[in-house]
Amino acid sequence: MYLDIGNVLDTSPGITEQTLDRLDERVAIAHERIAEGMAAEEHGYAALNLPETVDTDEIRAAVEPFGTPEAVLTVGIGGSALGAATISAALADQTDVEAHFLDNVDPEDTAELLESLPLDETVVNVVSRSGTTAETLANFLVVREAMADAGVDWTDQTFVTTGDEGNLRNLADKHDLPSLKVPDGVPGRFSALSTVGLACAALQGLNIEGVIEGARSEMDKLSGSLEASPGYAYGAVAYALAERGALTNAMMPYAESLEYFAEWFAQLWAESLGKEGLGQTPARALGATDQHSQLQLYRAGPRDKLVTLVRPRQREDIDIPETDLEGLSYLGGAGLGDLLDAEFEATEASLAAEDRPNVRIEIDRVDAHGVGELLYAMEAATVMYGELAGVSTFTQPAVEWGKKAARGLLGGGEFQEAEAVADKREFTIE
Ligand SMILES: O=P(O)(O)OC[C@H]1O[C@H](O)[C@H](O)[C@@H](O)[C@@H]1O
Repeated sequence: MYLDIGNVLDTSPGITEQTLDRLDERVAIAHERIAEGMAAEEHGYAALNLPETVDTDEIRAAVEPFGTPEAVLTVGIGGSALGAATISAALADQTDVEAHFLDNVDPEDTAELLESLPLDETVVNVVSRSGTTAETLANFLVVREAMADAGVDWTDQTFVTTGDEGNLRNLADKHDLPSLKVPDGVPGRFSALSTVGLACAALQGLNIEGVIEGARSEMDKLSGSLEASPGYAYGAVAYALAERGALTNAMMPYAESLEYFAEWFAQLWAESLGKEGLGQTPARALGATDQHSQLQLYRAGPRDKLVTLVRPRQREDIDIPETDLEGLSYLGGAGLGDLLDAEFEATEASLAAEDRPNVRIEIDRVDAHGVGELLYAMEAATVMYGELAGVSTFTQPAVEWGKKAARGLLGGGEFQEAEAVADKREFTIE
């Protein structure tokens, strides 16, 4: 992965080269702490070991009984869906096996999806680290019934990834379902490079080994200097900018196949760093589409943003046909990819011309290696940011609060959080 931070130097907000030197000293200290955590396989830090600890042969063997299905339906939410979705979307051009995701409990959407799927040719990939998440288990119960209604034996077509305990583990044991274990010490949002994120890709026959090789290449760059590690450098620079008022980070890939990557990043960044009044709000954008909607704000709105532009250096192109239409002849002879690249550089320059901080992230191609690099580097960035900010990167108490309140409301136990729902203040206008 290549990182270019030239456009955060002396912007507004921005950092100077002297700041970067001071930051480098702090990165060295933070790296020592991270390396210690990795060596001791501490909760959270253990995720950065995944390129070494994940067993791709084990994942391949576990999904082998399913052969080549027509489709894979992943049922999960948050970290149990977004990593898999990112990898599948990035590599979609390399498989005929469709990937679908049920990561919400919208009844209309679920009904539509289930009607459209060839259920007798679909593998259901149920993923929950805790094995207790209400949305995931409710969706699975609905899918299971739809399969039974379609005359399909769901136990033949269900694959489970979960922890050692919990409802989902009990279900897998009871029906002797093929399953994988979520590795210890790896929080959901950091699990893309584990069984959690890779099972779906393996069911699709995708190159999971390549993803891990890409991640490995970024792991090898972790060191005590931000100048050697794109992941650390990105985290450190984003942190320094947030300290100076860049409280939003607009993640803007210039590739449709990386749209899910921005979504995955949003969870990673928000849930890990949004603590104790600190954090940086991730915004999701897509180039070039959002140049025509959000860019106005990024260039001329409040000076409270970092824009992160992501692109592959090479991509398959489609020629734009020559035309004699007046004013459009300049397009002929170029490719759609050339146009997208020109838009990328124009956006970068337009932000820089207004002294708006922006960072360029590039990978060679959107392929297994490239997506592995991106996933790992952003995880390393998140951990580095968390160390510098002094927050507990690997917890999510605010999310747990809402989970308990919802469970309480549904009669799933006594939770004092649910009582707070009755305290809602109303000021209704119709
Ligand atoms: O994998 P699960 O245990 O089902 O959890 C799914 C998601 O649940 C919660 O919302 C957590 O805050 C997320 O970090 C997690 O990814």
